[in-house]
Parts: sequence; structure tokens; C-alpha cells
Amino acid sequence: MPALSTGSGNYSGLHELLCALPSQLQPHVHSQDDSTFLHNMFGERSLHSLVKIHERLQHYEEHSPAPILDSAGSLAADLSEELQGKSASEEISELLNLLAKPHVKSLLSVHDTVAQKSYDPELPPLPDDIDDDEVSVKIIRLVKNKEPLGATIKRDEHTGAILIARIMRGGAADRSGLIHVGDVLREVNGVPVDDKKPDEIIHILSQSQGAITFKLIPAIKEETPSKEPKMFVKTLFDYDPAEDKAIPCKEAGLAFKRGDILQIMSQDDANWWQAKQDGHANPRAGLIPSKQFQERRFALRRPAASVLQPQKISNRRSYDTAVEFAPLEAEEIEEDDGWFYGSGFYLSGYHVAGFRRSFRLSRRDKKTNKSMYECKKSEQYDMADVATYEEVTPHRRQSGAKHRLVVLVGPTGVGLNELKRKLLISDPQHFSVTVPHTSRPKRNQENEGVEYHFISKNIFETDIHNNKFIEHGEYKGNYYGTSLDSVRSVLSKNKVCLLDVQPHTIKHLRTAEFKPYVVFVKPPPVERLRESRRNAKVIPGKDDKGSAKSFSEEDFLEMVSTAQQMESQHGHLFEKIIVNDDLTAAFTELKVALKKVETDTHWVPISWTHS
Ligand SMILES: Nc1ncnc2c1ncn2[C@@H]1O[C@H](COP(=O)(O)OP(=O)(O)OP(=O)(O)O)[C@@H](O)[C@H]1O
Repeated sequence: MPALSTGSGNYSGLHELLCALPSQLQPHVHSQDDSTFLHNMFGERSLHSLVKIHERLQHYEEHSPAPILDSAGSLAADLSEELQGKSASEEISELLNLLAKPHVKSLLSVHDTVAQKSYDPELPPLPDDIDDDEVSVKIIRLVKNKEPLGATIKRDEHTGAILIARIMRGGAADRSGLIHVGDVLREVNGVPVDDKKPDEIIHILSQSQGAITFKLIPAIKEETPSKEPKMFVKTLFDYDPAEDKAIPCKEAGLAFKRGDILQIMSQDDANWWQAKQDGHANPRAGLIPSKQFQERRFALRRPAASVLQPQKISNRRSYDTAVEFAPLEAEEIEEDDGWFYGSGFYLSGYHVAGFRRSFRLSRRDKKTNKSMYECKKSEQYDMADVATYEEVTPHRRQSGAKHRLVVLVGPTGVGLNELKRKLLISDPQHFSVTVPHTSRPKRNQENEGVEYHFISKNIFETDIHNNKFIEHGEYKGNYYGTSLDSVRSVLSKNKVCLLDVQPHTIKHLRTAEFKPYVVFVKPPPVERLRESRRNAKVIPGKDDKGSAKSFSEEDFLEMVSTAQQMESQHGHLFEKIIVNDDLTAAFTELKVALKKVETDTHWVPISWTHS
């Protein structure tokens, strides 16, 4: 980037710099959002005007002009008085005319104010007879711009007063420090609001231009600024406030997608947290359902048979209304129509509905080290673990530290084996897989610890009992399994351990020790599977004694539907999703992602860094 100088003595330098900045920064800005933000910020007219004023003032600062007198106004008045009725020369009457002009009078008055340096407004003296019980009122003037005020209002159910319900962290109201939760709003632009509905107040605000004056009665207890530590969460579900009937104010809501990282700005309200998207320029927080609130209503969304129907316990619903400066499409909020969801009944009367999912486990090829057993563990989806938010922290692997465990999941036949094989071939010193255990007798050509660890049935059963296996199963009367120690053994050699498991196993691996990086390998649409897998062969299931066969149409359909099910049930645990359409492209994408895991900073659960 060429050096830009403001050039001392060249007063247009700063202004020129401001104009040039967006194009100078362009090569360094990668996202369209950032680029638009920079253009808007540096192109803002008020900013340019401010810079121009600054440059002019700088000019005068250097020349330090001093006033000759500080009473030009009264001098002009004396002069006018003196000249009144004097000879009627043309010059005199022109001068009298000029001095009588309101603009000239104002100019001279401003001159005197500056010369006398008396900038503070003159306040009337305090009356002596102040009634101690009289409520104090604060009058706030804010200048309207495109940014919303970042506050919500609601009607107090008992007193009927209009209250400031919420101040969004980082928003205009919060930054001003002048408006607080609990303040009673009395007037907007001189119009009393006591008898107005929140919507009508919003309408007054959206209609007004320039500065807006609020008359407020301060809350008795001023909010103490909360000293909550910075907390980041990964969202485990999609959220759209526009679709949320319970949110107290849709306009103040923050939409997010599963996997987004949010910074939690306030947890003052047990049901509605304030948060902002990590890395976004907008400093104003938005409302999101709190973890507890989201969990409670998830319970309510269970199938009708297994939950108590919500009872209508009140016909009032407590809404706040966003105080927007930009014209807003306020939804019709009927204040006295709706449900109030008390917390008392949420958790009563539902049971956790587990279910078994049928899945096909293929017979695995021992050369490529895949297990040949049928999974024994019940595939219960743990519905008790409601996916809401997970507290996360940035993590970067220190050089020389153990690698994160790489977990691959995907439906049968999607290509996990193929991708693993390619990784192993590409760098056998770097990538490795676990050696499984079996209780079957060792064959002649086999070696202990190479194909399998051979152990007795008794020891196998004791190890199962002691939770030593990540997954285990039985095939033809023999046990097969992958042990936690086999993973540790690979990691202790400072190699990247590649492990493919059933998705329900992931949660048991999510520990500080393994810090698993979970990659979901997803099939492309069926049309693409038919095309790309035309020559591919699969090893049939254990009941088929035959050799490799081609994929059937049923295999493709099952692969796609299993993938959908996996993604909807376990998607919140996947850090990377790779569509295995073109094998070379999928492999390259995987390799690049695994490299980044080793070198870049990633968000990981905070519990992983507390060990
Ligand atoms: N992108 C691809 N294009 C074409 N063929 C592929 C692709 N990915 C995998 N295959 C082929 O599909 C077949 C099944 O792949 P693979 O054995 O790796 O699947 P898998 O997910 O390990 O299945 P299983 O869980 O049944 O062992 C193999 O013949 C493999 O070569």
C-alpha cells in the first residue's frame, strides 16, 4: 500500500486520506460485508463534514487569532443609537440597515460568546422551596440517525406507566449512558405518552426528524454496570426471531445459524440473553433465548402424547417494544392477548423418548482396518441433551503438543474408508489408525498388535464392564472392539489418529484429552451418486457370503436418508462437513481442513482447556 501522507501544512490532507481509504484498503478486505461497511463508514457525509471543520479549525489554531474586543454586539448597538437621526447620508443609512439585520446581530453575538469563552448554557437559579418528594425528571436529547436506539419499552402492568424494559448492550442508548432500565418515559418531543400504547410511541419516534427529546423519570435504582466476563458460545440450533412467538420484541432479536459463534453480552434476564455475532462490526447486542428458556420450550415441543399441554394460566403476555430510530415495521402487538409461560409447569409430565434406529453395518475389510462387528450399544438418541449453546474458547495447538483426534462419521458406503486410506498413503508418518481388539483366536499369518490385539473373552468382558471400549460388538460369537487405549497409543506417537465411529459415540469422545475434530462425510444427491459410484464396489453385509458387489438404488437412497438423519440429530457436533462427490476434491478438502486443525485457531468447548 503506498504511503499516504497528510502533508504538514496541507490542510486538505486528512480529507483526501479519508476519500482514498476505501480503495486503498480494498485489497486487504476479503468479505463483501466488510467492504460495504468500510465504504459506508468512510463515505458518511457527516464524517466528511467533521473532517472539513477539523481542518478549518486547525488552520486557525496555527494562526491563533485573538479577539480585539469581546463586546462587538454592544458596540454595534451603541453605534446604531449614535447614528440614528444623524445626517441622512447614503453610507450611514446602509450601515444602519446592515447592523439591524438579524444575521449580523447573531454573528456578532456568536463572536462575543467565543471571545468571552462563555460556552455553558445559563441555567436559571435553583428555587429555594424545592419539595423533597417531587420526582426528578431528566431530559435527554438524542440525534436520530439510521441506527436503532437499542432499547425496548413496555407498559407496567400495575402502574400503567411506560417503562424502559431493556437496553441492548452496545446499542446507541447503552453507549449514551443516559437511559436506564426502569426509567419511566413521560414525554417524547414534548408529547405526553402516559395514555399512549407502545406502538403509538414508536410511531411518534419513526415520524420525527433530527434530534428527539425524551422526558424520563429515572429509575430509583440505577443499573450497576455488570462485570460479567466475556463469554462466547457456539450455537447448536438455528434461530429466527421473526418466527419466535415468545420473544418479547422481535425487532430486538438476533438471528443465527447452528454453528455460529456468539458473544454473550448480558444474562441479566433469565429468559432472554443479549448477544452479538462474533467478529461482526455492529456493536449492538440482540435478544436470544437463554439456555434454560430454550431447554424448557424444547421440552414443550415434544410429541403431544408425551408432554403435558401448556396450560393457559394468564391471558396477559409481557411484551416489550423496540424503540427504533429508523422507521420500523412494528408488528401488531395485542398487549392483553396471549399466553404467559410461567416456568413452573415446563418440566413436569414429559418423559424422554428414546428410539432405536436401524442401520446397516457392513462387513469390514481387515486390511484397511475397519471393524467387522455389529454395534452392540443401543443407538438411543439422547433426547435429554438438548442442543442449545456450548461455551467455547479459542484454541490453538501448541507445536509439539498431542494432535487432536480426527473423528470421521458418515453413512455406510459414503467413502470413509477410502478417504482414510488416501490420508494414510499420502503421509504414513503423520496419519495412523487404531488397532482393534478381538476375542477370536489368532490365525497363523496374524501378529499380535498388528491386525488385532488378541485377548480372551473374559478379559474382553471385564474391559467392556470397565468402559475401556469406544465401540464394541459381537460377530459369530466373538467380540470385536476399539479401545480408548488404542487411540491413546496412536496419539502418544505424536501421530494424527483417524477414527470412524457411529455418531452417537462422539459425545463420549468429547473430552479435553482427545479434543476430537469431527468431520461428517456426506453423500451428494442420489443423481450424483448414480453417476460417481457407477464403477464402485461395496463389501456386502455379514449375511451375504458373496464378494464385492455394485451399489444398488436402495443403497443410494438409504445412504442419503441416513445422512439426513445423522445431520439433523448430531449436526451440532460436526465441525466440518465434506460432501464426497468427486473423490479427489473431497480428499483435498479433508487434507486442507486437517492441516488447519494443526496450525490455526479453532473454537473448542471451554471445558477442554480447563484440564
Ligand atoms: N467420491 C467417490 N466416487 C466414487 N467412488 C467412491 C467415492 N467415494 C467412495 N467410493 C467408493 O465407494 C465404495 C465404498 O467406499 P468406502 O468403503 O470407503 O465406504 P465406507 O464409508 O467406508 O463404507 P462402510 O462403512 O460400508 O465401510 C468403495 O468402492 C469406494 O472406492
